[in-house]
Amino acid sequence: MKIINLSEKNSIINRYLAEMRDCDYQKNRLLFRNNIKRIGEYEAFEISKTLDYEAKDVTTPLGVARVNLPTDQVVIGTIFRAGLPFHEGFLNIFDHSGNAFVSAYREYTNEEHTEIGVHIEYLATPDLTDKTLIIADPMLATGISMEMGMKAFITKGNPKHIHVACVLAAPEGIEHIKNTFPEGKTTIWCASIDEGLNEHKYIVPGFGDAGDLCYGNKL
Ligand SMILES: O=P(O)(O)OC[C@H]1O[C@H](OP(=O)(O)OP(=O)(O)O)[C@H](O)[C@@H]1O
Ligand SMILES: O=c1cc[nH]c(=O)[nH]1
Ligand SMILES: [Mg+2]
Repeated sequence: MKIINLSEKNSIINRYLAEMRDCDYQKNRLLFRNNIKRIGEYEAFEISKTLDYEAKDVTTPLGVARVNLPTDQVVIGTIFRAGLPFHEGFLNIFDHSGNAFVSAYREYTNEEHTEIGVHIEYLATPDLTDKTLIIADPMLATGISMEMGMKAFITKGNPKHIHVACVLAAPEGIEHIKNTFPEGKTTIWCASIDEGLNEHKYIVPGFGDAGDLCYGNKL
């Protein structure tokens, strides 16, 4: 399975990540969401280079221009809540794409808060048959939300290719995707692969809780 870690090469993404990780900077939710959105735009641009293209003629006021245009039918499938600003970034670039949404939230299943279960409650998607599906969620921690989101999406059609797009990935989450997603038609994109998970299944050094940092605490 192809894994693309965008911070392997220096780029302005390093600045966005540094701001998102910084405890003081994090106090401004608008800036946090905006950096998720910008990383979504950047990843979308990189993913666009992997699509199939076909030459088409476009009539300008002065003549005819031959341009290569993508032929893939892209659907951006986003996992609520933290996926929302990420979705906006992808949609800024793939403005002709379809849009799919699934909700997922993690809940501790023991008193020590060391085990999690993931709940899916909402699904809205177009037909995904033969589509290029980008599943956008900024955090790939255990990978369970991504797996359950994908399984909910593919009840509505079998995509041609699945791009797993996140901002931060833990090695455990990447391993989980390798074991649960279709080999040969899945690509993982992230802006950084962090050290691992702490005992509460949070990515370290990470950001903290991305959904809360975007939108505030939930009960
Ligand atoms: O890889 P996992 O261990 O499943 O963790 C990743 C999930 O955790 C976060 O969602 P969370 O459950 O905190 O919901 P939220 O977006 O509403 O905050 C994040 O947005 C992912 O969906
Ligand atoms: O570190 C983590 C792990 C899961 N979800 C988050 O929001 N942050
Ligand atoms: Mg959360």
